[in-house]
Amino acid sequence: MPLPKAELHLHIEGTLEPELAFELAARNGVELPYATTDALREAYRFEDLQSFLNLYYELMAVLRTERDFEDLANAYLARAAAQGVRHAEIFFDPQAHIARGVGMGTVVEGLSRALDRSEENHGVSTHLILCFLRDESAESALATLDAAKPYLDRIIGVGLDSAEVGHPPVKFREVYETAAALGLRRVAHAGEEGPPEYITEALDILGVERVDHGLRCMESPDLVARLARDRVPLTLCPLSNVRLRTVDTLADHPLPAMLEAGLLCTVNSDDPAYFGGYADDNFTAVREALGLSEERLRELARNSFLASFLDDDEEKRAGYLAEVENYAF
Ligand SMILES: Nc1ncnc2[nH]cnc12
Ligand SMILES: [Zn+2]
Repeated sequence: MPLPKAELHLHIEGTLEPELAFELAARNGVELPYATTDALREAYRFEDLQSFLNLYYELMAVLRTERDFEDLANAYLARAAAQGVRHAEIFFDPQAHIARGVGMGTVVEGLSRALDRSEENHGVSTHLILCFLRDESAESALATLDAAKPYLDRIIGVGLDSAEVGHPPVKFREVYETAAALGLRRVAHAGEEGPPEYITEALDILGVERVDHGLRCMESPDLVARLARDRVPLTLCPLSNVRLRTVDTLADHPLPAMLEAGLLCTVNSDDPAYFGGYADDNFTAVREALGLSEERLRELARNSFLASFLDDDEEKRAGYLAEVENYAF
């Protein structure tokens, strides 16, 4: 049994495996520009974040109905459960679907069909986080939040993703203020490809409680000291960083230095269908490449539950934390 953990940085659209993409394409009469699943996998060689995003958005064309989103989420939850994930806070990108004529209701209702039965079917508790695409306008983000209003009982918070450089957090000040007023939790991708200043902005202007990636904080000792002092969780995604060339190799990943600096790090899978591994695959990869001790791995698992939005059920969090402490490697 793998180490119990929470997954806090997971784009549901990034769990679309080639086999399911072809199945959904056939079901929906969508033509994919790849002959086979192997030919599609061949395309998974990325130069940077943008080259990945191009394929990520292209493949979403196969997701059309509630059932598609339900099947996608169920496939992820089954894999996550097998990897020791006990709780998942799942991102989705509604603007990428709305732009294709697939409404907010289809996406949220479809995902909810799987999520509502996830504890019973997979033993995984879940939360849903709506992400705004930062390379779209602030007005589009506001309209998206407005479209989500009928579904806010299913959505715990908002996030910010897609192409980072040139789209600083400040662009989304108003939508984050509106989200906060609606009682939504706030996270944002920052410091993946963008500079450390974007992390500071996400904290100071958007009021985020967690930083997704946050890797480039290591370029600013003052920022590292602040993040460590304030126990701001960072949702790191090591295999993603290698595939998107944010780090050269896993052995160069700053995770050990980040832990040494007292940062509240978590390990997550980002877009596992594209980056070569789910949650425990990331744990295994960093253990092997970086020689992390069992106690460091336990710390990462503990951090994942501490950083989760399980404040609505402290009993559940305590149960998961006990599983981590009692885990025998
Ligand atoms: N790693 C990532 N960074 C930014 N946007 C994303 N959307 C899906 N994965 C992403
Ligand atoms: Zn991400």
